[in-house]
Amino acid sequence: MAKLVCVAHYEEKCKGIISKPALDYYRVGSGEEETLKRNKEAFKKLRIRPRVLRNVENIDMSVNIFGHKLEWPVGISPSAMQKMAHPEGEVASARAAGKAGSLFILSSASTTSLEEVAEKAPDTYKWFHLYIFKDRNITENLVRRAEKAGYKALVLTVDQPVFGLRRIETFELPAHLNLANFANITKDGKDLSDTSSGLAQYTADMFDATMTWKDIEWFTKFTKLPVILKGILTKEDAILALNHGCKGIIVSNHGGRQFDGVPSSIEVLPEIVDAVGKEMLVTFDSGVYLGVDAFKALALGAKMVFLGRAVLWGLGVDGQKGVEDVLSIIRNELSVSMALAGSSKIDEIRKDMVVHENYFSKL
Ligand SMILES: Cc1cc2nc3c(=O)[nH]c(=O)nc-3n(C[C@H](O)[C@H](O)[C@H](O)COP(=O)(O)O)c2cc1C
Ligand SMILES: CCCCCCC(=O)C(=O)O
Repeated sequence: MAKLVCVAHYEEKCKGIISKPALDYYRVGSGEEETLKRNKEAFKKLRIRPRVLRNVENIDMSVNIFGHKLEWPVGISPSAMQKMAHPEGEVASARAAGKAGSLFILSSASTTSLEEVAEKAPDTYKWFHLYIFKDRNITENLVRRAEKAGYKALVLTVDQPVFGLRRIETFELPAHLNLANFANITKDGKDLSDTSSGLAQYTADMFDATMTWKDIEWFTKFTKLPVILKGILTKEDAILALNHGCKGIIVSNHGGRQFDGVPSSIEVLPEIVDAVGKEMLVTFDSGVYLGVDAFKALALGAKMVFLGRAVLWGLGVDGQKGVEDVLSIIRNELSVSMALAGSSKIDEIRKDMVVHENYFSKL
């Protein structure tokens, strides 16, 4: 393949570079992968109604998130175990996000510790993601470490009380890698950085499937950092998140990796924005592989849009440089989309610029 000019080219190239187990783990969706496919298809069903003659010579994509100015509203979702894609793993992705004036969310299931990422990517605006573990001491310890290391918000994933059913061979991290945030932490004699029991078993052993909204209340009171719930797909739960002290949500179906059969994230975004968009930060992920996808999500009310696999493909192809390239491609695509739609600022991307294909079915 000659020049790589879109995320799909990075995915294709990545297939020949990273190991098959890593590729399978990164790519897979749950079950029949209907939701995984739907995430992309639903974007294709949306049409843009562009406006012309609006002076789009200078495109300003900057946004303000919790008082922090970002150059543009596209960031990186938490993805586990990035050293399987490249030896520099999460540090490479975090540095690339910083260089691009963007936001990086570190997965607690990372192959680099949260302290090392903070130290090696000090200028990047970073949030930390985690789960509520059965043993609350583990959660509390991670929160305090993230606060101390300078992460600016906590992303609590709530769509994974159990691990989604994914049809891949048993997955194992290569022997030289581990879940670095849990190095030297043991529970009942078990090394928590060791995933050799398999991810589904690890989740069953560690994650608290009894969690309810009461635990969210506990969690939001336990930290001064803003809490963002990741994995919200209904307006009812968005309202509950707001009423339980959360400052934001990520409308997400986990990239189709958890519950096959749920809608695409973009289908549910409008009802959620209508319900809580004025009161809390509504952000979005799942299925974003093009700048025009980000444009559509912004038009439908998301304040930030996050990339999952797109970044992993860039990381696998060329480490930090590969992630920088992927971000730069999406940024350029978003900028051109804005110009062609007649919006020179983010708040000029309006809801009536995006309609479902059925809008035109009267023809
Ligand atoms: C390899 C991989 C690992 C992931 N690890 C996590 C994780 O640790 N925590 C989490 O909340 N979501 C995780 N996700 C989900 C992403 O944060 C994100 O929701 C999803 O990838 C978005 O969909 P997309 O890949 O189509 O952009 C992971 C996704 C992938 C592909
Ligand atoms: C080792 C703990 C589980 C990591 C889960 C990562 C994830 O969310 C995924 O989709 O895979």
